[in-house]
Amino acid sequence: MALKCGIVGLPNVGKSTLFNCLSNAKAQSANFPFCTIEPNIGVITVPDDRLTELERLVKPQRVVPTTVEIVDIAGLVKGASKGEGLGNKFLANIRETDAIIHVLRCFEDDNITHVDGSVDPVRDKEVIDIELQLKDLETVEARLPKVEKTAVASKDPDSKKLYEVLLKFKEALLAGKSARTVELTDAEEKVARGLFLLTSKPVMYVCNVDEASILTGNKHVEALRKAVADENAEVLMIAARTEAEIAELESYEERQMFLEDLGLKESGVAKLIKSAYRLLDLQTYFTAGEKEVRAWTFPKGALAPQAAGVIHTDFEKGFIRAEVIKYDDFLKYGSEQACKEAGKMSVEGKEYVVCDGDIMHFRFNV
Ligand SMILES: Nc1ncnc2c1ncn2[C@@H]1O[C@H](COP(=O)(O)OP(=O)(O)OP(=O)(O)O)[C@@H](O)[C@H]1O
Ligand SMILES: [Mg+2]
Repeated sequence: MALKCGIVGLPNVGKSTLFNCLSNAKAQSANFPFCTIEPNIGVITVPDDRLTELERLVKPQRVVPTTVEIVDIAGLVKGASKGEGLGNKFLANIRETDAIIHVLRCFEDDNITHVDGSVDPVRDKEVIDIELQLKDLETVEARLPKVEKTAVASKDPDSKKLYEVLLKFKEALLAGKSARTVELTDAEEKVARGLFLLTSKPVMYVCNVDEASILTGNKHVEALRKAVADENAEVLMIAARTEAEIAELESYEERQMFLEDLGLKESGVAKLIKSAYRLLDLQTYFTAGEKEVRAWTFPKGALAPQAAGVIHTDFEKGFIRAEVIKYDDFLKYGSEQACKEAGKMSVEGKEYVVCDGDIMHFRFNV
């Protein structure tokens, strides 16, 4: 289950710089618009303090964190939906992602070109939103006539549902709203997913600020927060250039010291990855053996067999039962054996809803 987050925004706002903070792969970043053309792809590990604790207790041969894929996409400009800039290709890159990290320039720097001549993240956000909405409108309008026909002619309930969903999206998009603002029932949600609309992907906003604003924020961040207040989306603040410098440092201690000097406990990047995880409704369970302590990503609410399937499809198909220890119990008693003796290991069946932090052991046959 490789999850993909796409970094999206206007040209020259710091997308590649952010990407470089996130991944160790170096993307070309420079002070000119359209520096990035081919998307840069990086696999980043999800920081999780619980893994460190489990490692301390179990002393395994290796530790494997879970990962998220990050794609640094080229800058979008006005007219992208009509092929302006490098339009359609970028939009195709966005379509392949599971979530969008929308980077907004919130730093003043006369030496860094802004494609629209001034720093204004609220305007910039609208430019991007409109392009994505126009593209979605095109998708919706292309589908409507055919779906309408089958919905009327065959009385097929599925195409009728799809038809209704398309109409709802069309109305919202024409009103300048993103598809994600449309309220859908679970059944409608299901058919909507098949449309792969750009503006239905979950989004978070990253305000790229200068080093001086890293703790306090600035007027640009405030303006943006106000503008997106009703979206219920996360707004993060990151000084991308500074963090990119931190990411260059070799040792963990050095990086930690640099952060502390700035007054930060945690890097913006670590915060960002955690938010991305939340945004995608993902949780983590662990397997903890002497060979390997490992974190696994599963969709929130998954039943035990589905969660087992993340490791291997055979685990799901041949699922018999799961032995579960709660993370806090593991920490308290110190080992699987001790948990067992204390009666803290439960045996669960196919209906068990896996919880974040569970330490799992699956029994299955093939
Ligand atoms: N917080 C910041 N403060 C000051 N300068 C910054 C900041 N973040 C990035 N920059 C600078 O802005 C310039 C553009 O950054 P970057 O190449 O990351 O933009 P981009 O969004 O990837 O652009 P493109 O769309 O052209 O690929 C670089 O010179 C970078 O060093
Ligand atoms: Mg770039």
